[in-house]
Amino acid sequence: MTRLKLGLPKGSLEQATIELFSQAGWHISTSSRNYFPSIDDPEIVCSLVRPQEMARYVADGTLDMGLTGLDWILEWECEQKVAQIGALEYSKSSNRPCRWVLIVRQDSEIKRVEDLQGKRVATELEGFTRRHLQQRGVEADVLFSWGATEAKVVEGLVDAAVEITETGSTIRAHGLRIVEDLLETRTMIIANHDAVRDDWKKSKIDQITLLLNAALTARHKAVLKMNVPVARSAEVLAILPSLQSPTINPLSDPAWQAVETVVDRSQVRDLIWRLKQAGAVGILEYDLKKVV
Ligand SMILES: Nc1ncnc2c1ncn2[C@@H]1O[C@H](COP(=O)(O)OP(=O)(O)OP(=O)(O)O)[C@@H](O)[C@H]1O
Ligand SMILES: O=P(O)(O)OC[C@H]1O[C@H](OP(=O)(O)OP(=O)(O)O)[C@H](O)[C@@H]1O
Ligand SMILES: [Mg+2]
Repeated sequence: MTRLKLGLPKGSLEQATIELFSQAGWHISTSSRNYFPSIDDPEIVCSLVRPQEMARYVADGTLDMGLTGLDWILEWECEQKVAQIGALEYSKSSNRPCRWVLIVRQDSEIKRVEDLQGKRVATELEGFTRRHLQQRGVEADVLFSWGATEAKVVEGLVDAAVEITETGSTIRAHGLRIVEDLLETRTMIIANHDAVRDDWKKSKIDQITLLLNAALTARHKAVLKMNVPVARSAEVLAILPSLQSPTINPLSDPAWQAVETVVDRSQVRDLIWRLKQAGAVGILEYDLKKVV
C-alpha cells in the first residue's frame, strides 16, 4: 500500500503543528524518545525532522511532504529543489509569521544595514545573512551562532545579530533595538517534485493542505447567531458584513426570524454591541474548527 511520508518539524513548531493537525482532523501522538509519531491515518507515515534539514530530505525524496519555515528553505537555497505547496500562517505561539531582524544594543551607532561595514554579526541564519549583506554591498564578519544569540550582542561579543523574533519578548528582555527587518518567515508546506507528479501522492498532499488551511482560517472566524424582530431585520442585516450572505430562518412566532452568519473574530465585540442595539436578542457566538 502506498503511504505518504510526512515530515513534521521538531522543536519550536512541533507542538503548534500537532495541534493544527488535530484541528484539521488527524490525531498525531508522540512519545518522548521516539522520532516517529503515530498518526490515525493508515495512508500517512510521519517522522519528526529538524526544520533546518526538512527541505533537504524532501528534495531527495526521503520525505514526500514536510512542514518547515521559509527561513530554512532560503538558508539552504532549496526554493527550486522542493515544490512549495503553500504558506501556513502560524508560528510557535501565535497565528502570525515570524521576522528575522537585525538587532543591536540601544546605544549602538548602527542605524541601518549599511553601517555594518567591517562589523561582527552573529546569526543562526548564516548563509541568508551573508547573501543579504552582499546584495547590499556590505562587507561584514558573519559569525555562526548556535543559539542564545541576543546575549552575544548584550555582552559585546558581536556588534549586531540577525535573529528571529515572534512575540518580541526576548529582544525586549535584553533591552536591544531592532534596526531593520530582513525577512518575514512563515511555516511552509513543501513537497518532493516526484511526489507531486504522482497522482495518489498529490491528491493526499492536497487533502492535507486543504484541511490545514481550513483549520487556520477557522481560527480567525466565528459564527454569530441571533433572533431578530422581522420589523428590524433590515437594520440588523445592514450591520452584518456584506461578503457573507447571512442565513435567515423563520421562527414559530412569525414576528421573529433567526439570523446566522460567519464573521471575522476581530469584529465580534463591535458587531455584538451594534446588533444588540439594532434589536437582536439571544445572540450566540460559536467557535469553528474548519472553514473550507
Ligand atoms: N517563536 C519561534 N522561535 C523560533 N523559531 C520559530 C518560532 N516560531 C516559528 N519558528 C520557526 O521554527 C523553525 C525553527 O525551529 P527550531 O525548533 O529548529 O528552532 P529553535 O526553536 O531555535 O530550536 P532550538 O531549541 O534548537 O534553539 C524556523 O523555521 C522558524 O521560522
Ligand atoms: O520573539 P520571541 O517570541 O521572544 O521569540 C524569539 C526567540 O525564540 C528563539 O529562541 P530559542 O528558544 O530557539 O533559543 P535559542 O536562542 O537558544 O535558540 C529565537 O532564537 C529568539 O531568541
Ligand atoms: Mg533557537
